Amino acid sequence: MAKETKFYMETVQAIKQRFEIIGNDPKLNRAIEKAIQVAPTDISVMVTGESGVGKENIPRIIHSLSHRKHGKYIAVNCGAIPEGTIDSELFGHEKGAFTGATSTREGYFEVADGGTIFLDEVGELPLTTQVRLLRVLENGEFIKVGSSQVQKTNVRIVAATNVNLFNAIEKGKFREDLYYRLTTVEITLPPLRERNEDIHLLFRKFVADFAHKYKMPPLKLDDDAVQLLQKFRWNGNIRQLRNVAEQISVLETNRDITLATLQSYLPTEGSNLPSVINDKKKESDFSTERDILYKVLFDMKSDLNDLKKLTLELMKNGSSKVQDINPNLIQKIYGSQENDSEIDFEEEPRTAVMTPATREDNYQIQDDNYLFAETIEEEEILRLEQKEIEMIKKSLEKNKGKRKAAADELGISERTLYRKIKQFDL
Ligand SMILES: Nc1ncnc2c1ncn2[C@@H]1O[C@H](COP(=O)(O)OP(=O)(O)OP(=O)(O)O)[C@@H](O)[C@H]1O
Repeated sequence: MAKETKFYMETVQAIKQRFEIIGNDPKLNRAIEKAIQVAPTDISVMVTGESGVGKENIPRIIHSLSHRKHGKYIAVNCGAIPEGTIDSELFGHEKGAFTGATSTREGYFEVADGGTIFLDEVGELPLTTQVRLLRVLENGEFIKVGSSQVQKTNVRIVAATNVNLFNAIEKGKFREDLYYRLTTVEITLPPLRERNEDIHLLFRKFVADFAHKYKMPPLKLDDDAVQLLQKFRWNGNIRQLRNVAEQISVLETNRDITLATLQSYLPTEGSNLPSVINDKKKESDFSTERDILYKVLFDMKSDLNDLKKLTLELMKNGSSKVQDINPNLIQKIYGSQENDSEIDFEEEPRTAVMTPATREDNYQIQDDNYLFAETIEEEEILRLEQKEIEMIKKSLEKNKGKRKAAADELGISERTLYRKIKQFDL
């Protein structure tokens, strides 16, 4: 082995230990090696790879091996920040820039001066934000929202995406000049199914961690189960593998795991299993009555959230303003009310109000009623949440992990779906 290569390999192993990165796959090692090589420079890096492959490790490595290591490292999930606030989050705002801007606020680019910002899911940035970002990349300049004063910052940007940004460029959703600015070097992480040797290694590490965490003896897979583990497609990559490891660790009392047991924890439909092709349910996964019911519940929950948002704004801004700034939301919730084009927000809500009984009255009974009502509500919420998780998983599987298609099918925005994936760790 050439001296230089040996040096890099030793460093790669040390970095893996330091960042608790499991695996020995050559493509993984090459990705880490590239991160080590670019770290001392200020070269812009784009990390690519499917969701859940561990892209976040790369910017952490780059930052900690760079001259910026004593500066701030900020990881920003561009897909998880609402469009309306992203400019202010990234670049800050002046007092009074918009309703609710009660004081001047520093954005991440100001806070991270001298450090590194990791822009995860960079393809989700709105076009207006992309223009601001391009300016920072070109000359380190930015302007706070609501200000006219140009400020300077010295931040290294590492970006990541799990979608093909060329498609977004073609559709006019991502600026080509920004893409090239962000991608001097591309570091690609392989999907788990291409890291055959690493799958069992990772699984063993996760079950050992969970055994420790839940104070249980570790699980052991028999040979057939190991084979299935390695053949499975793992569309959700390491995140999915870890979830499965956790579920089995918690739920299986018999710690010797057979093929059948493992299989019962893996989705059987869709694209995860290469050998099982299910033709029967191709048309629609939401065709059974039960699924339609869940879909209705899911829609109801989404409407409820919209209503909550409207009510909050109503309290803050008064009725006329709410109607002006939320025409789409109002249309979505109330539909086209032809005879009733103006919705009277001042009207008393027609909801039943539970009046608390006086203490002299049947205090105990009333109190129990409240408790009962609260318990039911909590259970309902949990059950609904479980259904929501099921539906999201199902839709993602059906659409081969494509969030846009899954969001369309579920009738929610891609941004909401993204947040739910993070919230439920799917
Ligand atoms: N090599 C590894 N060894 C151990 N754990 C890992 C490894 N790579 C990733 N993980 C774990 O897998 C999970 C998913 O990783 P991460 O969030 O970095 O994925 P990602 O590629 O950024 O996904 P997304 O595109 O959805 O943001 C994390 O909990 C991370 O700690």
